Amino acid sequence: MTLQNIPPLCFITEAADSPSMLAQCRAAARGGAGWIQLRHKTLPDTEFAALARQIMAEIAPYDAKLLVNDRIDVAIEVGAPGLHIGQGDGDPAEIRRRIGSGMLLGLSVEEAEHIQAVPDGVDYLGVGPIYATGSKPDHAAPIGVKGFAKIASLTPLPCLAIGGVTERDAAAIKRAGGAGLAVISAISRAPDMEVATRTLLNTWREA
Ligand SMILES: Cc1ncc(COP(=O)(O)OP(=O)(O)O)c(N)n1
Ligand SMILES: Cc1nc(C(=O)O)sc1CCOP(=O)(O)O
Ligand SMILES: [Mg+2]
Repeated sequence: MTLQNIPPLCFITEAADSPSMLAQCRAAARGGAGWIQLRHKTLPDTEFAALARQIMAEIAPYDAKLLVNDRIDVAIEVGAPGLHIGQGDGDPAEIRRRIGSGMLLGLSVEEAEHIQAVPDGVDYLGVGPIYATGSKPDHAAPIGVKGFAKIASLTPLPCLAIGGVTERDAAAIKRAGGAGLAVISAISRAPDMEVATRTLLNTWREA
């Protein structure tokens, strides 16, 4: 995976039973999301790892890749293509050493000051929240599209916009130098998750 071909849409699971996380991932992959991030804060590691393996098998035919959220050891154990960590999830340089060179590593950036501390070995940034969102109750202060543009201008790394983002934001985020969008509810809460994914992707491509 090179920086040039990081897909523009990352779907992140909503920790819900209905639709199940597996069904969410299947629909997002069918709709064309290139990255599917498995995020669940309380599932025991063994269950999380089993689900991660199941999702990897389900989404492989659609050419989608799994990112593991937070759990470094599980990402290594299941051989995930990628791992996403935040500001509070450990030292990214140390984590890069642990996961080796083959796994894509994403890091959250919430403010411009964080950019100075992004070490070599980070492949992309998740930048936000753009807006306040109920999907992450402990989110940082919203930065808006303007804050996103400022951060994107400070780094050569691809920046995915996250936090309350919908298809309405695609054009503005692209103009602001964004490489793509990362969403939960715009897909997980849609009446048809596959159609919502396809619409988001097409809107991004046409923006
Ligand atoms: C693509 C992407 N960007 C940002 C985040 C947020 O990560 P983090 O700050 O570690 O918060 P949690 O998701 O762990 O609650 C993300 N997951 N994905
Ligand atoms: C997981 C996550 N991280 C954020 C950040 O700002 O770092 S916002 C967020 C939740 C994104 O969900 P939705 O698309 O439903 O707003
Ligand atoms: Mg995290």
